[in-house]
Amino acid sequence: MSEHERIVSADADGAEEQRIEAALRPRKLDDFIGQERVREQLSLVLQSALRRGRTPDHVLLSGGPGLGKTTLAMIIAAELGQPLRISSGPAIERAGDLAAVLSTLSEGEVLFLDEIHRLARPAEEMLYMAMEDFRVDVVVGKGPGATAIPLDIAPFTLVGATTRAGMLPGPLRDRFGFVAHMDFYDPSELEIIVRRSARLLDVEIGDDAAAEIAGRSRGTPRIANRLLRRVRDYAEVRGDGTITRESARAALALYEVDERGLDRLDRAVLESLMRKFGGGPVGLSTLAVSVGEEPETVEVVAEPFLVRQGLLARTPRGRVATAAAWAHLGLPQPPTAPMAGTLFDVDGDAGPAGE
Ligand SMILES: Nc1ncnc2c1ncn2[C@@H]1O[C@H](COP(=O)(O)OP(=O)(O)OP(=O)(O)O)[C@@H](O)[C@H]1O
Repeated sequence: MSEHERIVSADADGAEEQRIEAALRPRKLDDFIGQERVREQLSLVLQSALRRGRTPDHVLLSGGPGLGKTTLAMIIAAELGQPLRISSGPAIERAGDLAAVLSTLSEGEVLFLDEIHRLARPAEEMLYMAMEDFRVDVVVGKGPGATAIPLDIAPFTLVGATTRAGMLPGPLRDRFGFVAHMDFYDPSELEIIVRRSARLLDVEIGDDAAAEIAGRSRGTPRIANRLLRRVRDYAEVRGDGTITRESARAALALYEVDERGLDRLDRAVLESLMRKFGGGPVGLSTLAVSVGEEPETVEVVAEPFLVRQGLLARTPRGRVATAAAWAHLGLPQPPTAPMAGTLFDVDGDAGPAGE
């Protein structure tokens, strides 16, 4: 199963979703919900830069997909009253590609580089100098006759985004004056986001219905907005278009997203772990076979959220269902649960302990 087929995937699901997301993006820092600390710190950085009439420090935004990094980059440009250029690590294949972008930036422009951890090495090295001295070395010619011509570029602000802060080389990380870590959102914050999005989509929604959607959104605004759209469809087709708690519940049951935001795959993994292996420990491959999935799908797609929710533990001896998992699925936890799956742990590939 591809991550993109899942309604609870945090990744953007194609061009149509991106178009709708664009319409739902807050445009000012004051309209950006949650991430209180990041917002306050960023506000100071931007205001002080505006006062001094200088470009602010380069900004690094780190955090999982769908938490608002692109939105924040757009807000930074808007608050500075500057244009925004958008590119990404994978789109810049050679240093020359980056030089072409950098040399055409206007003074003060904001450059957003998404997935900056995937920048090719030569481009990354060019970026060091550009960030520090607003200069690049453009190499002209090939072989022994090649010469590097230094080129001044206009002072700009780099906003880098990464879902993998740990993969960023130290020298690159150090060149960002401001590093913001974006966390998962609280249900109360997601509820405000759902209500705001409903307003923009011109749908009526009760507060309890907004809370119902927020609670199942896995801490991620992108998922909240997606669930809202599916619930809206349901309310339009099966009701009078108003989203009530009942219609939200019925729609989300239809899409197999449960009260905690688990989908069919998440539940299948937990159920198998408990029903077939007595709660574990059981090896990843054995568990994957039992739900008819590849081990990688179970490990990458289902497990991180289950671990984050405290429903599944990765131990050196295998995967284990926690007491919370037994309670969530409403199954009685056998007294010997933690050890019960040992017999089945034949492939011995417990995988990493922890996330
Ligand atoms: N704090 C927020 N308040 C309101 N809406 C938000 C917030 N954060 C994100 N969103 C909404 O969630 C959607 C996804 O946000 P965005 O594209 O900024 O995420 P991202 O972190 O850049 O994701 P990716 O890593 O996949 O690029 C957008 O439609 C945006 O409107």
